[in-house]
Amino acid sequence: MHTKGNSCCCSFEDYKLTTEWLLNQTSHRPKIAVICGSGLGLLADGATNKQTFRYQDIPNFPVSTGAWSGHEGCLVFGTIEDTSCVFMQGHFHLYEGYSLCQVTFPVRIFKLMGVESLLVTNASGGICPDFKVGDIMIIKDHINLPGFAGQHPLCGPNDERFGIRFPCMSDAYSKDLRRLALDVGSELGCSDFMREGVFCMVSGPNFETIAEARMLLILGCDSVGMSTVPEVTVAKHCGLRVLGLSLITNMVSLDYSREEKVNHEEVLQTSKMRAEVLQKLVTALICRYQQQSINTH
Ligand SMILES: O=P(O)(O)O[C@H]1O[C@H](CO)[C@@H](O)[C@H]1O
Ligand SMILES: Nc1nc2[nH]cnc2c(=O)[nH]1
Repeated sequence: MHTKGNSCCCSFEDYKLTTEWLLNQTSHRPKIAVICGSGLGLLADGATNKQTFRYQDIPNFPVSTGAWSGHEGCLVFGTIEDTSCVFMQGHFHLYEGYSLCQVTFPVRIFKLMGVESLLVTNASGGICPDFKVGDIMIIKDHINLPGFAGQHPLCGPNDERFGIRFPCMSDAYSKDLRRLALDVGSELGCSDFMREGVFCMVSGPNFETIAEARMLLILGCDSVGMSTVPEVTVAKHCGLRVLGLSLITNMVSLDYSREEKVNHEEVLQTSKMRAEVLQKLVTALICRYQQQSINTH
């Protein structure tokens, strides 16, 4: 796998080879894929009958740059109730030096393996002044800032076997899955800290300047992070249903007089604090998804 300019140079055969390798190695046939955001690797803990593959052992899979901690850098297959799932413990970011083709590579593998829905989680900075650290924001929509500058995972020749040249993104996040997340959140007593909002992706790796944060607020962003949008774009392109949950790990400074400085340790600390709740939410969502067997996008 190699990359030319900002376009994908991964052939259909590359995707097929990885898919076939995985299908030969596991009897799991996942219907739901979960991307675990920073510090959220334990979302897979609710699954049973697990089978784990290290990214470096999977042909063509991007290999960790070492930016992750703990046991991340693994693809975990497992079952929640009767639903077969696959979890990505650790995901890839532009700021690590991966191309967008590499960042989104796993999503197309999931599609070819038969996955129907993608549940993506991340850590983000809160911009909406009503938000609090620890809130879980159901992503209603996104702003693809790197995409505006031509850093877009669908740039380059379009492979019609995955999707059309000009995909619609106005309904990238499934209304049904968003409603289900709200319902399940409320049943679990999470309503007080569950929100809905617009997520904005920036490339990172620096956190925002105050002027940038103020610009994002004016643009209508409720939270900002450095991942998710490429994966969701590629998922929508190939017809996967998407649910996005963004954990507000810190509040972004909008005020020059604010003394606190955001740092990655704070992000990981909040993820750790909320990981168990998120894991229960994700597990319950997957159980309910199966029961309701949602058929609409
Ligand atoms: O990996 P996710 O969950 O997106 O985490 C977010 O938090 C990290 C920065 O602290 C960045 O990786 C950013 O994208
Ligand atoms: N860009 C950005 N990404 C984050 N990920 C977690 N918190 C933040 C933040 O404040 N800004």
